Amino acid sequence: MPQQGTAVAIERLEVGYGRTVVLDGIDLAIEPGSFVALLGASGCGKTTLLRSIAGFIAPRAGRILLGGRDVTGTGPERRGTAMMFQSYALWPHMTVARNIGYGLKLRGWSRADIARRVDEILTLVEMPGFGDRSVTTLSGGQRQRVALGRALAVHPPVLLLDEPLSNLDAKIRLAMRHEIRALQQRIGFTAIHVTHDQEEAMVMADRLVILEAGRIVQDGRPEDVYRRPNSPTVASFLGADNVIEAEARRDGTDLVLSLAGGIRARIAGTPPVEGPCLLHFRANAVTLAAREGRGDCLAIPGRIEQSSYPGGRYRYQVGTPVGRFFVDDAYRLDDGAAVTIAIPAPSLHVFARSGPGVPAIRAA
Ligand SMILES: Nc1ncnc2c1ncn2[C@@H]1O[C@H](COP(=O)(O)OP(=O)(O)OP(=O)(O)O)[C@@H](O)[C@H]1O
Repeated sequence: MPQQGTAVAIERLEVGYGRTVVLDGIDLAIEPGSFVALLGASGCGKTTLLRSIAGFIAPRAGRILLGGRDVTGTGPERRGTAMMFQSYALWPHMTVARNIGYGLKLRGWSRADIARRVDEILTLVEMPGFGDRSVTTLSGGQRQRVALGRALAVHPPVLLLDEPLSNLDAKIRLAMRHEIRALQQRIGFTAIHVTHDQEEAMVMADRLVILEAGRIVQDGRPEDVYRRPNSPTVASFLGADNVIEAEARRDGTDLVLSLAGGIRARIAGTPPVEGPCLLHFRANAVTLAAREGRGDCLAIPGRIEQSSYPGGRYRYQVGTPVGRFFVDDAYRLDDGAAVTIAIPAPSLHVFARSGPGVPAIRAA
């Protein structure tokens, strides 16, 4: 049964096309007023889940409840959700005002009420005075604001966002993230946002739901998921894609790591992993300042093979006895320079390694 006050409840949802299973038993309960981002690799089923909630796709099994009401067999127009798309999906032959008022007209609102609401919405999306403009004369950012206004005009309890920012240029995109988030917090609707962009998900959402091959593999506050990914796949997806193979041994509360080339480290406070393991870390979570002997840190000697300057910090490719890694650092270093990659223990994500030919992992 859905909890009292759950805005969206998805229960054992299964969706497939032909023989392909796309969503494989999704369970998800979303509190009213929360902003949830659905993240995952291409093809994992994010859009399918969003479109199932909207009512554009019929599930094979399971239920979808909106505000406690079972809408599994209800058409999209009667679900009370609104959707915003990457492609704007505005009517090109209509003015801004008619686009925004379209849903209200379908709902039988009077002309005067529509005009009042359209004015309110134009103020809300910071486009007062644009009502009579043709949408074809607007910039991409303005079109997306009109699309947002049209979605919000009908006071949807749930707004579904299908990568609405990915067609916008970088600057507008950053501004729109904050505008949508601020409006969501002010008005208090529930938002579910599909995006490929991890940073966009982190800054907009108060909950990340990570999908992999049609299943939810991690669900939590953005900061928690980012800092404590629960699998190598989630770690890599969230940017911790430098990977080292190691052997772990517990010694009291410490973890003793042995890497190829005789590299060893003793670190505290990591998960209870023992045996063959994978160490994941982010390029921006380390330094190139050698601090050998410092306690809680894995130090790997290497040499700079390539460098670039994407802005802010330098990005180095460093060759080491245990692999080649990308590392960011504030200082300019020459190609060929000998360095030590220092990875602080809290930035090291340690996972038991599983797979054919790998001995069983003993987890405490
Ligand atoms: N109409 C369809 N017929 C057959 N297969 C489909 C159909 N729509 C989607 N799929 C398949 O379902 C899987 C999930 O697609 P979906 O669009 O939900 O993924 P996604 O996570 O949103 O991917 P992306 O990030 O690339 O947009 C994919 O393998 C896709 O090829």
